[in-house]
Amino acid sequence: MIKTEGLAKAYKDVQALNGLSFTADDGQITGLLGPNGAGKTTCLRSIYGLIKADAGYAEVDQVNAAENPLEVRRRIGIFPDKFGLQERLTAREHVAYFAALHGLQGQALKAAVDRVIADLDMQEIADRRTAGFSQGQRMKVALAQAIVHQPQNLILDEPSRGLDVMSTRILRQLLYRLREQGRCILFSSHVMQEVAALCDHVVIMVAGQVKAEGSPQALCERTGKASFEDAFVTLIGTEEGIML
Ligand SMILES: Nc1ncnc2c1ncn2[C@@H]1O[C@H](COP(=O)(O)OP(=O)(O)OP(=O)(O)O)[C@@H](O)[C@H]1O
Repeated sequence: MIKTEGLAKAYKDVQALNGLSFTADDGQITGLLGPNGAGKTTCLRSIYGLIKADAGYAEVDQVNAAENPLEVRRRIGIFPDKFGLQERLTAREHVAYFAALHGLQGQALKAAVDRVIADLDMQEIADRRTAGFSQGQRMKVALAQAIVHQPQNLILDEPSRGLDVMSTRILRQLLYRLREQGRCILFSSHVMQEVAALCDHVVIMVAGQVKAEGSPQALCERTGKASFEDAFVTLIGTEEGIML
C-alpha cells in the first residue's frame, strides 16, 4: 500500500506538490492522471525517497519514505521509462544483476530469477543476448528487473509512453496478473483512455493537489457523464495537457 499525506514540494518558486493526499491500495491498479507539470513525477520520486518533501509524508506499507528510504525501496519495484539494456548480456543476466542489487545471493538469487522468468513467460528468451530484442521483449526484461525481488508495490511513470500496441498489451496483462496477486500498482499518465481502461482507482492531480478521485465509473456517476473523458472535463474544467 502506498500513501501520501499532505505532501508538499517547491522548486524555487514552482509549487510542484501542494498538500497531496491519496492512497493506492493493495490488489488495485491506481492511476495518477494529470496534465503536464501537475506534479506526478515529483510525487513518485518522493515516494521512492529520491526527493525530500518540504512538508507531509509518503508511506509504503506504512514505512515512511523519507525516514527509511532503503526499506521503502525493498518494498517497491520501479519500472523504468527507458529500457537501457547491455546488448552482450542475456535477459537472465540482466535480471540476476538486479536481484544481486537487492541483496539476493546464491540459491535464493537463482530461485528468484527462475521464478520471474517463469512468471513473465520469458523462458524462450532468457538465455539469449538482448541485442536485437523486440520492444516487447525488452519491456519484459525491464519489468522482470523491477519485480525480481518480489516487491509488494510497483511504480510506473508513464509506462506506455513510446510503447507499441503489442508491448502495451503485454504490459497490461502483466499488470493485471500482479493485481491478482494482491500487489499495489501505481502509475502516472496523462493519457486518459489508458487510465480509464486500466485503473481501478484514479487520482486526478492538478497543480500538485488531488482534484478528484474514485473509480472511473464512480467519477462518471458523480458527474452524470457517460464517458470518462466527459467526466474528466466536467471535474477539471479543461482537458488541456491531457491526451486522449
Ligand atoms: N528539478 C526541478 N527543478 C525545477 N522545477 C522542477 C523540477 N522538477 C519538476 N519541476 C517543476 O515542478 C512541476 C511539476 O513537475 P513534474 O515533473 O512532477 O510534473 P508531471 O506531472 O510529472 O509532468 P509531466 O506530465 O510533464 O511529466 C513542473 O512545473 C516542473 O517544471
